[in-house]
Amino acid sequence: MSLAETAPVPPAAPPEPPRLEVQNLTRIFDGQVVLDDVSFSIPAGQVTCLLGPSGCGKSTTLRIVAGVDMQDAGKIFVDGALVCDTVFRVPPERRAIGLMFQDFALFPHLSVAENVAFGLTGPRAEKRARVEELLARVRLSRHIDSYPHALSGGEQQRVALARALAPRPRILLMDEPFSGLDERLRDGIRDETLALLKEEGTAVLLVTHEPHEAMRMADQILLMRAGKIVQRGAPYNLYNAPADRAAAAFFSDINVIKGRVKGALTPTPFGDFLTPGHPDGTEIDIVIRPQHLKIDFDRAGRGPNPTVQDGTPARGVVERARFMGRESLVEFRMEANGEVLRATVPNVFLPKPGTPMWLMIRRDRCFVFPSQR
Ligand SMILES: Nc1ncnc2c1ncn2[C@@H]1O[C@H](COP(=O)(O)OP(=O)(O)OP(=O)(O)O)[C@@H](O)[C@H]1O
Repeated sequence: MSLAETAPVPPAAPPEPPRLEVQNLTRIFDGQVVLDDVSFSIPAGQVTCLLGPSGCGKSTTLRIVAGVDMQDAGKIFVDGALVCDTVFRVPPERRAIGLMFQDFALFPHLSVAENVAFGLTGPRAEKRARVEELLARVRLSRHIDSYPHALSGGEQQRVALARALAPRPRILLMDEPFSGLDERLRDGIRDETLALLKEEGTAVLLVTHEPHEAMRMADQILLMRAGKIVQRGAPYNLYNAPADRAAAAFFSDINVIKGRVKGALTPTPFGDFLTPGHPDGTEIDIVIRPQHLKIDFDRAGRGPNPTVQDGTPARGVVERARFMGRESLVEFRMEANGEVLRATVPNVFLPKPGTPMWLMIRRDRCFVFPSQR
């Protein structure tokens, strides 16, 4: 008998519970349901963005997790341990949760070092070492004795981040943490912040209404609408497989080509689309982003040949063309139905209004949904 056959197999380590788990959270204000059965979890070291329009319930979710508001139903666990349901409640200061808000909320009468040390306990030397480590990490060592009013917005943001991370929270909650910053600084600060969050291994729940921010920061996006999570997943998946027309429109400009199902097909100016599973007469929205329209020239009334990838070309007339910096945006009025479609083209492409051109849509980049009114 070989050794391999007799050696005991070590028991598999039990799976680590998520850092944060939210189960079936519901919140009702004045008889109105503002959070409706919201569930999600965040593993250590991952950033989850709650993304959605104003009033959809993002901040309410954050406040309940922080412990400053209470749910009407649902449970919250940190590292597998219950921190609150509708009867039991660990107070906010004992949840090992850090907070960072839009206005940074630095204490104006405390120095940078005192701000960062604010939530720290333990021996003085240890506290000082942690403050120095974090300030070095956010490149603010030379401001250790400055006061917040002497710092720029970006520097204040970095102090706030250092302060929130100083006590090594299990979870960091961030509510629109970049919205107070100059637009030109934001991407750089987002990247620096993300690098530090990853180094610290904190689980992060970040609230934002900006899709660009969520795409840049998130491992997981929770797309919210009217108190519900309508879609969840990695940024790539949400962008490339939106759950519905509104989800597609949240991430970028879209074109909508309308049609009506007839025998499992939906005829459009760009040829027939396969739309099985919808009864005859169902109104269909074919959604396509402006960068996935192709443009070709008109040759005495003729356009390019149809292809499998791009379907049938349809003719339109240029209404307007604008240079946008990295790309040009061209608006066409389609001959077949008078609808306007927008196409983006890299670099400078500014055809004159009234020019007839042919459009094709990349079939593999179309999303087909039943019409939303
Ligand atoms: N304390 C409260 N009392 C009554 N209604 C509230 C309260 N807090 C929030 N609401 C309502 O709950 C809904 C969700 O609010 P919430 O602040 O969570 O939205 P949000 O998605 O964070 O929006 P924003 O991006 O504008 O901050 C809104 O309709 C809001 O008016």
